[in-house]
Amino acid sequence: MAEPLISVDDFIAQLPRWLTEPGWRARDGAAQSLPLDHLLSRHLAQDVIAPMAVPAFDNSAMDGYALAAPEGDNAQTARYTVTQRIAAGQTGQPLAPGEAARIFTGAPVPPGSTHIVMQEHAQVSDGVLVLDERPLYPGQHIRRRGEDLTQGQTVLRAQQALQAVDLALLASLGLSHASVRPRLRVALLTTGDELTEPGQPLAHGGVYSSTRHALRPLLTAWDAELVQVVHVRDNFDAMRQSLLDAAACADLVLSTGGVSVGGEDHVKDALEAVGALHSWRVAMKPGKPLALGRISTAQGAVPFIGLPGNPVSSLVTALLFVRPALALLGLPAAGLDRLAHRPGLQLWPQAVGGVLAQDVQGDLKRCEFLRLTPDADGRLRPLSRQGSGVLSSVAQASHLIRVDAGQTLAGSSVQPIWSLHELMTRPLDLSTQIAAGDASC
Ligand SMILES: Nc1nc2c(c(=O)[nH]1)N[C@H]1C(S)=C(S)[C@@H](COP(=O)(O)OP(=O)(O)OC[C@H]3O[C@@H](n4cnc5c(N)ncnc54)[C@H](O)[C@@H]3O)O[C@H]1N2
Ligand code: MOO
Repeated sequence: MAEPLISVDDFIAQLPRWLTEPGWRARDGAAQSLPLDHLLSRHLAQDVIAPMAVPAFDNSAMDGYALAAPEGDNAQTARYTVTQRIAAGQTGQPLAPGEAARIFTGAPVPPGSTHIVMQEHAQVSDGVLVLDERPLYPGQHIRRRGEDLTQGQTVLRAQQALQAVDLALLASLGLSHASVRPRLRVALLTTGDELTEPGQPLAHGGVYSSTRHALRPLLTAWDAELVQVVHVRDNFDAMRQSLLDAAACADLVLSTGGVSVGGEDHVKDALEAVGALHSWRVAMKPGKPLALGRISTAQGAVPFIGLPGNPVSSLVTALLFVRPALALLGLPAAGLDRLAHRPGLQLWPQAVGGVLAQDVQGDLKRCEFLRLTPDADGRLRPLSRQGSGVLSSVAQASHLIRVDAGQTLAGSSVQPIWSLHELMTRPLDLSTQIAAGDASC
């Protein structure tokens, strides 16, 4: 008789405690200061506070003329004499009422300026500005000091993973470096005597080893480093020794395959021999034989996640569970301890709303995670082949949807969906939840 299945919600709710059970070995390593070009996907070790205002000075949003409208006069009909020319990077002289400056986009607005007029809406005749009849509004086309960022504001939060635009934001503040936490070290064990490396001839019954080539870039995108990849023979002793070796050099050990019930599936037994197995049957499709446990070492316990062998199952379970596991394990130990016991901690990905093109029916027994693709009108439909060996269904999909056991989601309804691009390119961001609960994490 098979052991009972645990629900996906129970599995993810238990994840923080399983990963950090008493005696676990927290990752070590100090925060490091890295230059901008090495910061993508890295997690900030501390808040970034703006050292200056951006923009640093009032400046012109247009090529044109800065006016100093005389008080009480109609700004549009007043007479202006052009007295100076200010290019970006230059500093002009104060304008007296009735004066104007030729000015270019980004140039500092001279003191006394009340309006900027686009050059398309003005002409200069004998040094005097002739404006067209367009009404003027005070402060038009003037970009104010600090309208983007004010000095002293928190711009980026500790434990936030840096995206491309964040690097530009840091640069806009004149910051060439930021302090980030160390990368988590991950070891990956692949199993399956049938697996063959790409580039090698394929014997009958052989299968090309594919999953790890997706896992490496995924781990990098999630701010982890794959420090060891080992292919392990389908043999209990080999698996047992490989688990110990992996735990010696990694903060998290992953494996693919060998977690089901077949006679050649040794991962669970080997794990129990060197540590503990907390769970290995989850009521989800794909991904039912998903194992979670620990490997005991003299320095403490190292968390272990055994991904099912079918490539779609490996990748979907990695997106849903390895991603949050890395987000948690990367936190400083004290903060993680507090977060792990916080009720309501949200580890599912952030959903957006998507309109379904048709009714979507789930599996009767397991919670299903279906791959969706958009129709020409932007409505989403499940790809027709959802088998856990159909890797192309992940490559072709834009979104993932959760359908609970026995549930039918109506066509045309708006449903929460997850962007595969987001899942694959960004770490799970816990910074907001950390900031909401405890600023010192
Ligand atoms: N009697 C039962 N059989 C199976 C059950 C079950 O409940 N009872 N569960 C099925 C489900 S669901 C899954 S998922 C698979 C997962 O089993 P394993 O994790 O033990 O995976 P393997 O048997 O080692 O491999 C499955 C499949 O995937 C291929 N594979 C494995 N690794 C890779 C890789 N790195 N790259 C590409 N392909 C890989 C492997 O060749 C197999 O074809 O078990 C079902 N069976
Ligand atoms: O869980 Mo398996 O991943 O359904 O094929």
